[in-house]
Amino acid sequence: MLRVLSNSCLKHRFQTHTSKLLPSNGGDNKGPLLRILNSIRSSNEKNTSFYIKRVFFCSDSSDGSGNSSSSSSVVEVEAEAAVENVEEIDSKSSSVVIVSTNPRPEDYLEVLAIPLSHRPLFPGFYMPVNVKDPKMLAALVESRKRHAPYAGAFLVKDEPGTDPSIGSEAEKNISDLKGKELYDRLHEVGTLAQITNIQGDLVVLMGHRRLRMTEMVTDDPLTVKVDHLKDKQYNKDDDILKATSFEVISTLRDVLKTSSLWRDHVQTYTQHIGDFTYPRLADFGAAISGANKSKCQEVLEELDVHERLRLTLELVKKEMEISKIQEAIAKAIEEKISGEQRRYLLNEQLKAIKKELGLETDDKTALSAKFRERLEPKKEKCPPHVLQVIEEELTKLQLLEASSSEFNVTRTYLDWLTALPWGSYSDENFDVHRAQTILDEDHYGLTDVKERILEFIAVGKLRGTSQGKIICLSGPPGVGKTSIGRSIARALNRKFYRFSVGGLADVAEIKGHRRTYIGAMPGKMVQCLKNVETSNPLVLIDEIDKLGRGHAGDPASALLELLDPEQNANFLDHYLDVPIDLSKVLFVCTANVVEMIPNPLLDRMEVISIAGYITDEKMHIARDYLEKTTREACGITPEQVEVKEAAFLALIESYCREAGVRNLQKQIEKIYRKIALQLVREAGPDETSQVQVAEADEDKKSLDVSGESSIEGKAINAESKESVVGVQATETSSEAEQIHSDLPCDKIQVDSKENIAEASEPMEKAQETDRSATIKKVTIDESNLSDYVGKPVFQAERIYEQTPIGVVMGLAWTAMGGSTLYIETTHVEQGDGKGALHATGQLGDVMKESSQIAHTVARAILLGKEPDNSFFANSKLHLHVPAGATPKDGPSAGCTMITSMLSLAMKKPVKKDLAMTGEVTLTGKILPIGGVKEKTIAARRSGVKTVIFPSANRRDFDELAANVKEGLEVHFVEDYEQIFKLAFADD
Ligand SMILES: Nc1ncnc2c1ncn2[C@@H]1O[C@H](COP(=O)(O)OP(=O)(O)OP(=O)(O)O)[C@@H](O)[C@H]1O
Repeated sequence: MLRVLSNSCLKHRFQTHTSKLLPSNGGDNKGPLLRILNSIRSSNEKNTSFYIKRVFFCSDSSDGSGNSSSSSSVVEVEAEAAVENVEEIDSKSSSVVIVSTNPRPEDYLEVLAIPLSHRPLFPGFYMPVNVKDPKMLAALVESRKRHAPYAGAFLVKDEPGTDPSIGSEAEKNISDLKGKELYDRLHEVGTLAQITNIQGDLVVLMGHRRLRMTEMVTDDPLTVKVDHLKDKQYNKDDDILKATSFEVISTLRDVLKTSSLWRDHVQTYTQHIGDFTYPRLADFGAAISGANKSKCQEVLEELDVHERLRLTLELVKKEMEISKIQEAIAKAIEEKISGEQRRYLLNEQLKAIKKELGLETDDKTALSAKFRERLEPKKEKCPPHVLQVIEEELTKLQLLEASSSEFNVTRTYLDWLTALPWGSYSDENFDVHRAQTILDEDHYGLTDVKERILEFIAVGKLRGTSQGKIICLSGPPGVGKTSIGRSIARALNRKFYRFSVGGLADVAEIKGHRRTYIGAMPGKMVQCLKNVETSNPLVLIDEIDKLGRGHAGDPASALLELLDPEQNANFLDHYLDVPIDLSKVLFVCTANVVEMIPNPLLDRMEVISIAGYITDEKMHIARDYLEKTTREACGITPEQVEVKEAAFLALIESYCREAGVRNLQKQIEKIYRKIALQLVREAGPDETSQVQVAEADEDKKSLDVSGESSIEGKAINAESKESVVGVQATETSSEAEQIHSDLPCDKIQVDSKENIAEASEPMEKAQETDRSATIKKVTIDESNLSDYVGKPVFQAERIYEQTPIGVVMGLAWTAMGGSTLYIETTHVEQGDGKGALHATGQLGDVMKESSQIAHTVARAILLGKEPDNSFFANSKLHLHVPAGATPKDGPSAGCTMITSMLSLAMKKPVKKDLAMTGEVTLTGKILPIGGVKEKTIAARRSGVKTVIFPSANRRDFDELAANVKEGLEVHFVEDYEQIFKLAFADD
């Protein structure tokens, strides 16, 4: 079947062959199909792989329209075969070629069946197939050599029950299939494919026409008998067919707009739209769509052109949807990427601009420069170990990525390290006289505290330096512990920093968190130093007795390290991690109850107790300090108000009996607030609102009189309702108007509106004089005090003018200061051997025990005094301590209880205006008690004349200021006998 021809011969043959098969168009090679053919030929000469890359649409299927013209595919295939032959021959000899005398495709009725795993092959399309079966491959090579390069390509059916999406598995299974088994798995309808190229096991096929397998001929390699299928007849001019095809075309055009994937195919198609028939269009659409293999096979098997087009339309529409989604995804991603890129670009540009303008070097360098600048003035005094840490951290900062979290940690750490006042101290003032003046300026009394501070300053002056000390101010609320702390700082010229440790349970608050924690912060002391900017501040630790008990770590122990002068020279904060010197800090703590302070802490403190104020002291504080500050705070002048002594006294006695003066301060503020309101009310409305009111009034008036005044052009007499302002202006006439203003002090006539401004100055003066004349001074005395502060809250502490039988006044100490209390005893019933004691009044265990002791001692004493008196043996007693709602405890009422029981037993009341306190032993000895000052103050407040204290408390009493002790007859006793004599003396 081969003939050897010369080169020129081949050329001639090729041209003749193509021109014979092509529809005649003048032989000018201008027909679209020929143009493509030529382009392929020329490309092929350069590169044979062209066919694999570019899919060429050239179905040869003779269309069902009965068009008998030679199909382009035949032309193309033959031309291509010829070109290949040329190549083959060229490789051997440039002078000879082999010309094929092959049968036409439709002559192939027995073909090798190549299984296709992914998609069916559509006529006109190329498909590279990996042929794994060596026998099949050999047969294909052989048939190509024999110039019978056609085979059947059949899609493999999915194995029943397998997932069609697992392609590789399916492929593996197919290569194992042989003979009958393979035959059964192949779809009946396939494509006659031309073998265009074989490289290794890669066989490039080009689809030609539809086939149907009829029977198996040989099993290995699988050869089958086939029927060549023809499309059903159709009417080319059918409208529905046309419409469907146009829809397919327009959809393909849309796909082209959005997806570049199939642009080549669509372009090729649209360029040569005239050459394509409906069946080709259907095949083309189905082939380029991404539909799955079964859908594609459906199209391949469909011989009805109309139905095939419809199926294809479905597929391309789906393709369109997919490409839309693809476009949306691409757009979203692109937007995201471009946004980030834009930001990055702008940032970089900004940096570059700043650098160029010398505004800033890069971030890290700027930061380092900032820290170095901050450190520079302190460098001399900064300890070397701290300098070293700062240097290390600065180097680290340069190495870290600016966006990393560690960078931020290092930056914050450096911020703290460089912000601390390393080695900087405020100049202390050791002038004792100045300090005394400052302390007296701020607080009345408190001589103990002031004396202690002055001693401290004196020592500092002699030594030339003051050492950190811990002073603990203890006392009831509102006695001025916190405010004296502030005064001490002022007197010493130290910076003041206050923090409260009430309820503090977290050690980290004092010692800081470790830097490894997120949001770590240094402790209170480091915060204090940063805040005050000196290393020797006065730190007031408030409410140290209310320190919480931590779950992890004990805050008291942490405070110990902070306060202990031995340890705090090298205080180590967890966050800072470098020792800091706190030895120059002066610590002042405040507490209400010293007993509540943890012992190791208390041990290191110098406790100064502030007992509370007596009426006299409160009077001074109220008049000279509280009233003054409150008056200033309310913006009231001394001329406007007078608070009489009697009012203060009533306030202190009936409203504010507690030890401190905070409540007194509140009451004085209340009075002044009320006075302020009263003054403002009396002064009347302010000028702006007066003018507004006046204008409103005038508008109203002018409306009333406008008719008359405009006609007659007469002056309007306007009399101000408000005597203070009394100026009214009207605009009712075009003529000059006269305004008459009536003022109580001065009569001002204004001729025109402009004159109003000029007149306002003397008016203001007049108002001022008027105000001071009209506002009379507010005086507060005992009689009108309740108008300002309400009804008195305290009833007299004294229930009895003269205590009856069985009742004795005792003295008690509370956190709020001292107070007097009564102990009452009465007998419930009498009878032989009925002697017993029942105690009430919310007594604590100690007080209950104390009452039992008192019962025993009283019985013993009575036995000594009146041996025949069997009162205690035969009486059931009830002892009560009012007020019943207040819990009470402690042993100091022991002697009072005995006296009360003896009074009942002997049916004799105790001496008038007597109060006593003291713990009693079973043998009748009197033991010392606490709170002497508070109890003395309480006794005086209750109008007691005689007080009995244990003799062990004499020292405490002697230390009291003379004004506290004034007017009291005090007895110090060691034994109950002495009390007995004092209480039941027959004077
Ligand atoms: N001796 C005093 N002279 C003048 N003012 C005083 C005196 N004592 C207390 N004050 C005033 O009383 C008010 C309350 O005092 P401060 O707050 O210091 O009480 P505190 O003892 O710290 O109370 P707490 O225990 O409740 O904290 C302050 O305004 C203070 O100025």
